[in-house]
Amino acid sequence: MQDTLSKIVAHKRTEIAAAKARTPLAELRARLADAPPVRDFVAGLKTKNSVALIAEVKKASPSAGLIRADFDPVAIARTYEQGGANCLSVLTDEHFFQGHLDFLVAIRREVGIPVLRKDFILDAYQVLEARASGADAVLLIAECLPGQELADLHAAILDHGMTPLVELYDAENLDRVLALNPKLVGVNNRDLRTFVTDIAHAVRLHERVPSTIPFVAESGIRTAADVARLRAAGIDAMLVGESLMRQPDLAKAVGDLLSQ
Ligand SMILES: O=P(O)(O)OC[C@@H](O)[C@@H](O)c1c[nH]c2ccccc12
Repeated sequence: MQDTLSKIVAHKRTEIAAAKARTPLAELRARLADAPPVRDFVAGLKTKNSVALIAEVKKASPSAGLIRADFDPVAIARTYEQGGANCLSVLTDEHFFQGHLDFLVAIRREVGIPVLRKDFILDAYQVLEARASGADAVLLIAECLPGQELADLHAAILDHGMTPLVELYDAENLDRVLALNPKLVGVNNRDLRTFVTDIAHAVRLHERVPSTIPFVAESGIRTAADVARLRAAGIDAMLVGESLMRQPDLAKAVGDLLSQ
């Protein structure tokens, strides 16, 4: 049976082809001039909070289904910012996560903190889309980008002045990721093939990442006790979506998580 990640990637390739047909590259390039200037995502992580928070705007996911029915992306983003989040992550995948690039555009306009485009990036066209939509950072998933593709997209993101967040799950991808001399590394606690999350996964791999590289623990982080564990391990930042989005009182949820 085909695993979820390969299914998402296959679907994404059809979406990219459709987007290119709808908005030719030259047209997309022309839109770059109107994009807001890039904010420094890594600098955003260095202020406040013992473990910096990248708060994720996420309506649904393949593992959880619908997470939050009452979903106003801009209101959620504002609440995250007011609650003390360092940076935001916005899901832009429509088919599997019920996200949208328009959410990114609207949020980036309405908040003062840096914003990451969270999607399955396979093509430099999507990097341009991200910048044209106001993204300050772009996620790259090592498991989706074999061989030279990872390095090429990493360079494309840097060329546009944005920060690549290079994510891996498989330990075997670590050397390939570190060879990029990355500005920001993330370890996903969720195996995108099985959906199982385990915070110990990021804690273990963190030990193999030089302390000069800011490190983000991603997924499955729910409680202040989880945050204390990350802090004790010396982890710089966390990416949290589902556990926040499930709380009716978002401002309180952010405060509770950051009370550590
Ligand atoms: O909702 P969670 O378990 O707090 O996880 C957030 C984030 O880490 C997760 O959405 C994520 C991490 N890497 C991804 C890659 C694609 C889609 C989603 C993700």
